Amino acid sequence: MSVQDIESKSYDFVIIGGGTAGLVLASRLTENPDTHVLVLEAGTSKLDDPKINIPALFTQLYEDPEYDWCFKSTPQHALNNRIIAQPRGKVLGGSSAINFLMASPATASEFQHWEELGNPGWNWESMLQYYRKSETFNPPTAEQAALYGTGNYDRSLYGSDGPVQLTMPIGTAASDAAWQPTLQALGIPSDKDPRVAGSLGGWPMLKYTDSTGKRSYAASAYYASIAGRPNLTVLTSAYVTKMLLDPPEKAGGLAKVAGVSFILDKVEHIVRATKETILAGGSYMSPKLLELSGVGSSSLLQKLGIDVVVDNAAVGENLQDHPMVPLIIEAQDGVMGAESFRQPEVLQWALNEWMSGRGGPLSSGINGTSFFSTQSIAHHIGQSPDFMQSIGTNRDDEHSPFLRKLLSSDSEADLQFSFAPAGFDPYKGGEALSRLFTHPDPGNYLGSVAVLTHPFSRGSVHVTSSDPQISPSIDPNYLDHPVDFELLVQGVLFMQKVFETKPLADYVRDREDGSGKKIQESFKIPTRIDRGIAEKLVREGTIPSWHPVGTCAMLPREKGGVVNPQLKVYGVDGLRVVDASIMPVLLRGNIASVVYAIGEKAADIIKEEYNL
Ligand SMILES: Cc1cc2nc3c(=O)[nH]c(=O)nc-3n(C[C@H](O)[C@H](O)[C@H](O)COP(=O)(O)OP(=O)(O)OC[C@H]3O[C@@H](n4cnc5c(N)ncnc54)[C@H](O)[C@@H]3O)c2cc1C
Repeated sequence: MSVQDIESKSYDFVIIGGGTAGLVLASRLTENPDTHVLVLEAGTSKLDDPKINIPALFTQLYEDPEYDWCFKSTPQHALNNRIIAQPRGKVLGGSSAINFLMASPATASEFQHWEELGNPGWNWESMLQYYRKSETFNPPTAEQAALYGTGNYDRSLYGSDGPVQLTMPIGTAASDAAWQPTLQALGIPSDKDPRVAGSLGGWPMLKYTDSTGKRSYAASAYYASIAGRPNLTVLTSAYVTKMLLDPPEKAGGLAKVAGVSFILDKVEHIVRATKETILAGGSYMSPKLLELSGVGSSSLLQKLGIDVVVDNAAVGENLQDHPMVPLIIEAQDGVMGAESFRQPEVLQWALNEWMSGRGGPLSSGINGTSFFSTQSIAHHIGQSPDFMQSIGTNRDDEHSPFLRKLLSSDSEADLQFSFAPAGFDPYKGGEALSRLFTHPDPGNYLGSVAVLTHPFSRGSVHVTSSDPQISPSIDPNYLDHPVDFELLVQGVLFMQKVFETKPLADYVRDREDGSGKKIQESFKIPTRIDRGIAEKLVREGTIPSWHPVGTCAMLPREKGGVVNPQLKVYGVDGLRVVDASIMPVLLRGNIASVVYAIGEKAADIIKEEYNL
């Protein structure tokens, strides 16, 4: 179909962004053959691309404009003014096509909090139903269970016939079986499923792969099998520049979407939705497109010469991400971590394993294997009155009671740790993510990251020009709040303790024999970490998990909301936002599953409203 045909045709729904949430919606809304949907996606379709499909090749996707929007943050004051790479997927499937494939979950109590913030229906019971609808949990094989244990995953909490595949990693490193007993030796139980409220412990990390080790993402899971539906049109390489909004005075009450403008092959086109336009551009581009269309802070828009249609200063605010600090340690010979695959013969063997459908080490990300653990660390350090007093000094709004509750509880996680037989170089990975995974020294490494699950700090993303081609200004404001900084310092000290505990300690190269020097040189730290060094490492080595949320928050308007619980944009008729940006408060874990569930729930909300 030509773009002229598309322009002249009528669509019930126009979805801006064929990413993680956008494709869920496209798939579910077109289940009704009478519903016509157009998806406008700036990237291209790469369903057969091995760099996307073979999980361990994901490191080649960053800083390449074929796959990545290649955004950068502003200098981050609490991270020694470092500028941090902000990759976002620019292909059909969006960021689910370029993410790290890890699927550690959020818990029931966190979703409950969304409802308490003024969002009826956004609770655990409802989200669990949509998690299950979106996913298939592939139970561990005997080989996987022997390596990691079964992790007490409770099958009743997971889907069995949804499009997105969840599979345990397939490990090869000699140290793989050591994670679970090491955590147990530290008194960390794993007797509950990680989705259960208050679950602390250690579990083998589920991955977004099918049972043959192929990446499972929005395009392969939700789009590939329905691409031929006559009522679905997906236009790739279509760069949306703004929504055309009729102002309230013209539209009679609320502003109204009159069309969507996009550029294809350097020519501008306009399409119209008869029912609704749905913005699914992700946490950076959805607020950007709202602002370019005149929905945002009037003072910012006026400064940039953009006509104000709806004055809402909350657009682009409330940005949250999961900051994390990596720690690596040199492993004994023969551990066979990710660095082994730099040897051509090892890589060839691993490629053969993958091509033959046996999975193998390339099928679980460069990490090969991984394990995660959630901890309540603040409970212990909360004994210091100074520290407790600092909590809430600059966060006295609707969210802080919940966050404070988490910090004072010993049954909710404030930190999450991921472990893998791989080296990282956070000093380079901050500037360019592709360099995070290329530790300069050959060798074998064991790596861990401490991830802050519920940051207090809030940042923002805003347009700096009325020109749609200019990237937004992204200021995540990482570790602005002292609690965030303190928790990560404690996380570094805890990771060191894990590496010193048996049986994992048996795989760590003796640090007294001089070979640990390599780490000392590249990380500019002595091999023994005290509090001062941990603080330095947090400032110099913290990177995000690339989980930005919250910039079009689902909250009551007077509490900083951009969308209501039906995900409709305040002040505009016929416009919703459906993507990660609507999350009011960040949850623990890796958030792609939450985005799939948001897409599923939004599809049902829309179907019900229009009786589809
Ligand atoms: C490097 C990285 C690692 C991650 N690791 C993990 C992980 O291991 N596990 C996990 O669960 N999550 C992970 N995530 C996060 C997760 O993948 C995202 O939160 C989720 O995919 C976001 O979904 P979304 O629908 O909000 O946005 P996206 O999936 O990013 O979709 C937005 C879509 O809109 C398109 N778009 C934007 N602007 C325009 C425009 N103007 N015109 C047309 N199209 C436009 C984009 O090209 C994109 O396709 C990671 C993310 C990144 C970037």
